[in-house]
Parts: sequence; C-alpha cells; structure tokens
Amino acid sequence: MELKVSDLACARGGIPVLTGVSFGLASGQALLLRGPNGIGKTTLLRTLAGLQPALAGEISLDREAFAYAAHADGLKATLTVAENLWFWARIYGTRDIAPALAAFNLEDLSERQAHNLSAGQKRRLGLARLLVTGRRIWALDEPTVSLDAASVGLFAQAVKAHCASGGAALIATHIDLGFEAEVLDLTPFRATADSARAFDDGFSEAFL
Ligand SMILES: Nc1ncnc2c1ncn2[C@@H]1O[C@H](COP(=O)(O)OP(=O)(O)OP(=O)(O)O)[C@@H](O)[C@H]1O
Repeated sequence: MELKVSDLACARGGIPVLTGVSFGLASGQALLLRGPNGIGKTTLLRTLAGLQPALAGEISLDREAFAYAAHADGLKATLTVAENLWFWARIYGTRDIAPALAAFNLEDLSERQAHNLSAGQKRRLGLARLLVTGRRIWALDEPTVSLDAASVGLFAQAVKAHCASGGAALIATHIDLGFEAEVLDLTPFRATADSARAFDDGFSEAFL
C-alpha cells in the first residue's frame, strides 16, 4: 500500500470539518474525492500535503511524498513557461522539462511569460509542474478548472501515465475526468457539532 490514512480529522479556520477519514491509496491508483461544496476536499488535500496539521489520526507517508496542485496556480508571472518549469525542476532536482512541456502541449508557448497566458494555459502550466516534481502522489484540487475538452484529455493521459509508472493520484473534482477511478465520498465524514466539541474539550484538557 502506497498511502494509508487512518481516522484522520482536519479543520479549517479552527473549525473541525472532517473526522474519522480512513482510506488507502495503492501505487498505480487514482482516487477521486467527491462531496458537496464545503465538505472538506481542499482541507483534506492540504492536510495530506502538510500545509496544515491534522487534528487527529495517522498519515502513513510524510509530506515529501505529495505534489499538491491547488486552485491558485502558483506561477511566477514574469518568468516564461520554460523558466517556470526550470524553476521547479531545479527545486526538485529534475533535469528535463521537455516531457512536461509535451504532456500539456506547451512547446509553442515555452517562451511566453506566465502572466500573458490564458486561464486554461496557466492551468496547463500549473499541471505540467507536477511532472517535474518527481513526487509519487499527486494531490490535485479541481485540476480541470478552465481546461477545454482537449486539455482535460491531456490531463487524463498524464494521470494515467503517472499511475502506470508507479505513482498515484488523489483528485478532488466535480466533473467526469473520462477515466476509470475509484471514488471516495467525504459526505459521511462531515464533522458534527458533537465531534467539534470533543476536539475543543481535548484541546482544552491538553493545554490546561
Ligand atoms: N480560510 C478559511 N477559514 C475558515 N474556514 C474556511 C477557510 N477556507 C475554507 N473554509 C471552510 O472550510 C470548509 C471546508 O472547505 P473546503 O474548501 O475544504 O471544501 P471543499 O469540499 O473543497 O469545497 P468546494 O467543493 O467548494 O471546493 C467550508 O465550510 C469552508 O467554508
């Protein structure tokens, strides 16, 4: 098993959002996170990627295993497409950006500054960054926002190739990505007022 999450609880803005989340993600597997707006998909991905602490529970892998791609593309506006990818490649110790450019059809845009890209092109660059991280688990938050149908197809191919080479992906999405994947519905794990109170009590007891 690549990743095992056990009895995880996480909060946003100090308020418990999810409790008792347990699932596994095997090497080669893509898992879709579903649930209504506000259920906590982003919160779960941020917790797994180490951007915020868990309230409780276990995550079998450390944050270094995850490449997180969020709503904000995190691009360097004045750098070109190629420079953006090289920036990340150097950080992650990757020596080639050509596969990333090709996977997201960015070759013809490689010399354009990021701030001059369209919304969908920016998103493609943000996703291409995943390929230069070399990280095993992609944690993706609504990765297809702004993408046209052809680009959703490129994204699906990239995820399939990543999984075929031993990686895995956890993807929060409301749309059909056009490939077979298991689904984890977070609705049953919504934190209740009682569970929120239990965390408050535990917090108070721990610090009194
Ligand atoms: N910065 C914040 N401070 C306080 N609460 C927040 C903050 N960001 C999000 N929340 C709240 O945390 C809860 C979980 O939000 P989250 O973004 O994880 O949900 P989501 O399932 O990803 O939603 P969506 O499908 O709309 O993207 C929501 O009730 C949201 O209003």
